[in-house]
Amino acid sequence: MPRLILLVCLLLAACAQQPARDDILYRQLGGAPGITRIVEGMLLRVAADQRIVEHFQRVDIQRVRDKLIEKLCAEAGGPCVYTGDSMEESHKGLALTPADFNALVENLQAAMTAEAVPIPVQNRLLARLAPMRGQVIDR
Ligand code: HEM
Repeated sequence: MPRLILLVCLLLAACAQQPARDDILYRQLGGAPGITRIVEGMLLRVAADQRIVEHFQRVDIQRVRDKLIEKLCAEAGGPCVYTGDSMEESHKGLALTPADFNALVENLQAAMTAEAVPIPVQNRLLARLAPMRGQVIDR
């Protein structure tokens, strides 16, 4: 019996980590063209955001753009495979704070608003990103 309970727990944990199985959110975000515009809009806002722009000064911004599009597409249930580094690996050494995280989210929200993405849809994407917070910031 304890073995069965362990198995059920392991299965539940595995399911919790699976990406979305439907592509509703992906389509609500405008598919690949919509997500591309959202990521580019977010990065343009980051470039003008004195709170966090410093982190992005010496990075390959084209790569970050491409990998972010893949990541958001995959998290939203789109037909993309994320080929970038893990969240831990890509943010290691950046010493990101909760305030940095909030600033990036604000820029993402502004980019989505500019693309006329309804607030409930915005919140659905943010909810998919929230579990990565602990992998990205240095606590
Ligand atoms: C859930 C939130 C976040 C997600 C999903 C995310 C996603 C990504 C992805 C996909 C990459 C590219 C990985 C690769 O090159 O293979 C990346 C890199 C990067 N991210 Fe994030 N990120 C998040 C939060 C943040 C925050 C809050 C900041 C700073 C304010 C940040 C700053 C950076 C920087 C500077 C890089 C480039 C690192 C390098 O190339 O050395 N990220 N991120």
